[in-house]
Amino acid sequence: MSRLPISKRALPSSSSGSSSSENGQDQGPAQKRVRKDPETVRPQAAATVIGGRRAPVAATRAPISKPVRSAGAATVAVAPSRGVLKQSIASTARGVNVRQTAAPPATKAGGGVVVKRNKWDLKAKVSDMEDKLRNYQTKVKSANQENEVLKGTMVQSQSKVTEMQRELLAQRKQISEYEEKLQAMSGVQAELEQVCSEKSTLEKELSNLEVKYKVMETLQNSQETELQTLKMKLSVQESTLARVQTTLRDTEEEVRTLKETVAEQKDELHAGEMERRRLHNSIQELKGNIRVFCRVRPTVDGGISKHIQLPSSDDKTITLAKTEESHTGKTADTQKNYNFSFDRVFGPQASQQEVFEEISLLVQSALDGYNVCCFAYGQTGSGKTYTMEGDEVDVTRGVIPRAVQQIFKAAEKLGSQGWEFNFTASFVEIYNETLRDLLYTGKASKRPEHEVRKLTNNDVTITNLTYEKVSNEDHVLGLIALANQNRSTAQTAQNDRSSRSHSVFQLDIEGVNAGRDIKCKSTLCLVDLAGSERMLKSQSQGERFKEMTAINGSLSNLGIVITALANKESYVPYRNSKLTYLLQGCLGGNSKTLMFVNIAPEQDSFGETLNSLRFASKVNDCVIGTASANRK
Ligand SMILES: Nc1ncnc2c1ncn2[C@@H]1O[C@H](COP(=O)(O)OP(=O)(O)OP(=O)(O)O)[C@@H](O)[C@H]1O
Repeated sequence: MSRLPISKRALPSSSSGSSSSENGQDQGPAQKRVRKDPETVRPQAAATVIGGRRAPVAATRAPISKPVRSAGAATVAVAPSRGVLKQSIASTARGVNVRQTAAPPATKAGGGVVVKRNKWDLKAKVSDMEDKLRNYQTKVKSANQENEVLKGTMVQSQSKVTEMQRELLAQRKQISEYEEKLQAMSGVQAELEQVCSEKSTLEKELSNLEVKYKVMETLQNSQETELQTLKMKLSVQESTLARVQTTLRDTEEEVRTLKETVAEQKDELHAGEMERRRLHNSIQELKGNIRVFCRVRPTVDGGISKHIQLPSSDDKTITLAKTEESHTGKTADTQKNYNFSFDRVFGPQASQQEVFEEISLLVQSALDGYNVCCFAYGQTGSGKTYTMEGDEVDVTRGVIPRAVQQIFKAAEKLGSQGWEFNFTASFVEIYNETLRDLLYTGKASKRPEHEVRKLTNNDVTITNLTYEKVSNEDHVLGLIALANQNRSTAQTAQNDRSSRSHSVFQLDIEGVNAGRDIKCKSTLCLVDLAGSERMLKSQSQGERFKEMTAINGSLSNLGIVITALANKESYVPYRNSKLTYLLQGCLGGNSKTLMFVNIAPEQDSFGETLNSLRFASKVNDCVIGTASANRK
């Protein structure tokens, strides 16, 4: 609402009649005409004093312009409000006849008609003023109403604004929530992408798995079929198993019975073994604990010996025949026979196997716990070494390798009866009453010296000698080969040394039957004696004489010892020679002795053959006391 300036110029009064009467002299003709229709023109705007204060006048949209001076009469036009103006115009049209001849009322810019009042027409002016006032009041009222309406509108607007602010806040809040959600959604989107990629991977995997699954399904089907087959088989097997279990129970029962039987049989077997040993020993005793076998070597040319006669009906006697020429020539040649009988006589055709069969019984005695001594006596070249060792070929193998073979085989058999054996081998040479280790493998310069020592249990041992534990036949054969090598080395340095030395192979046997708490201990002694030939003292000198004396001494002492044993003399001169001292354990009461007397069939060996047979016969006549097994 604009404030309109109030013009200080006097406004035409609405009561023009009274005014003109008071101010007639100033009133012009035109003004008089105007007075007749004071209602026609009413000022549109007037200064209004409200509450002693000049209130703004509602002068509608246009301010009250300066009074427009018309050509004929002064007209004050106040711009009325539209409604007022209309009313004014209407009222004018109804009852007031405004003279058109009068100067036309000044037109305000707003189109209102300004009526110029005469100065004297105060009444009209008052009336105008009152009109104005009413107008203003109406306007004020309407403005107030409008104001009230506007206030109401403003309150509504303010509440709307508040509402909208609230809404705005709520929306901002919502926006912030949406933003947060959006932010969260962006994270979710990344996750979603990852999930999508994982999904695609998983889909691929799934596809692979599906393929695999199909394969597995096929496999499963085939396996199910197989399973069915197997189940059927299983059921068949189960029934078979049930049958077998029944059979097993029966068999177990049978086994238990058999075990009892086996145990009984083992006892019986053991008893039988003990009985066998006893009987075996009885037989050996009946045969004599010292036995002499005579063996005749074949002639070198394969011919027949003229002076050695072996009766075909008998394998225990031998006759040595000597034809003595007549010294005078007048009498016929006389033949002298020397008859000898031994436990067994082997002719030149006897094989190594045949010879060993007789000895094998004694070898068995060695395993049974008896000391066994087997030696070969005879002149050089009579076949002692051949008999004891033989050749390497199987058929010609001698007593030692065969005895070793038999012992290991028998030990293995006895193992099934609970026996466990330990074997120790040694090989010693006696030359010129000196002991030499044939199993020595060290330097020749460092060869130790040896002495025969008697142990507390009457056993004999040799100091510094190699006692080798052996577990099989081959091991022993290897040692025999080593001994031969050692002997041949010595022989190269000294011709025919082997003929002039005794070689003694000893196998110590220790058996244990833990189950029956039995132990046995024995020694198998196999001796290849030096050549027994005697040389005339005149023919032997120096070293040869020394050798001869040593050989003769030891062989003579062997005879003496055997005789002393046979005669049960209180003193047996074992210590007179290294040989008898060494063989002490194997000779005498607790041993079985076998002597081979080897003879050469040649004519020129007749004397030595006779001597050998006489020596052997002397031994054969001895009865060595009853042997007892070394059992604990
Ligand atoms: N029974 C036999 N059958 C075949 N050949 C034999 C027999 N006895 C001995 N010989 C042979 O006679 C030879 C002499 O035998 P051997 O060497 O065994 O005699 P030795 O008495 O041991 O002699 P030395 O005392 O010199 O050792 C050897 O060639 C041997 O092969």
